[in-house]
Amino acid sequence: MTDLPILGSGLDAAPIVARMLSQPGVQKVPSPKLDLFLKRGFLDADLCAGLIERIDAVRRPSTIADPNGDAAFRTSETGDLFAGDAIVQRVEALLAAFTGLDPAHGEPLQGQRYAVGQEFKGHTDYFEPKGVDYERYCSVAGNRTWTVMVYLNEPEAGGATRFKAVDKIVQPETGKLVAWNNRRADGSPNPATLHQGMKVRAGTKYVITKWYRERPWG
Ligand SMILES: O=C(O)CCC(=O)C(=O)O
Ligand SMILES: [Fe+2]
Repeated sequence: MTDLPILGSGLDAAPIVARMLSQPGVQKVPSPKLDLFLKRGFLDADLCAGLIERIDAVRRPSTIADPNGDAAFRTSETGDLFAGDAIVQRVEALLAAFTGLDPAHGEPLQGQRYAVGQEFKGHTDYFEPKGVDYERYCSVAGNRTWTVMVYLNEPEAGGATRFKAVDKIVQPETGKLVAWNNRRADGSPNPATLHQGMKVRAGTKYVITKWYRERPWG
């Protein structure tokens, strides 16, 4: 699978969608409003455990763009993963092969960790073009296009990802991938991508997140 060619930046969604649908076990969530894909067992348990270890080594409080006055909006921790790490490179190669998305357009891979009671309330991953932080976050690479996320473990309770606009709740499962296009067919940001990381009720939740941009990252 790792020999598959890169297909582009994702601005043209069609080849990316076709690549994902060509992979075994991929499920498209049926909705006219949103291109949302699931693949169970995308990463094996060893890779997931290695990533968790690396996230724990560097985690810090998560941040948000366009703060909205709610200090409890995103209460998780974030770990920036070192691009030179062999495990991180392996995961990057698997993501590129699976999606066809050009790694040059990807932000560095991040991990997120949620302890009991932590959450990320309803949001979209794209930056509001009229928001105060747009220039700061998007002047070089442009807005976010695709999001790819992988659950690294299964908390004992809670921690699902909810897509309210399409009435879909994705349960965390070790190695399960979730991917979606943050844009509509006309290229505008898609509000139907609204999603939340629901509160963890028991145990700890870990995910990795990979965001892609309109232009190369750097
Ligand atoms: O943890 C989740 O389920 C969602 C995470 C998320 O939406 C994000 O990091 O942007
Ligand atoms: Fe998100």
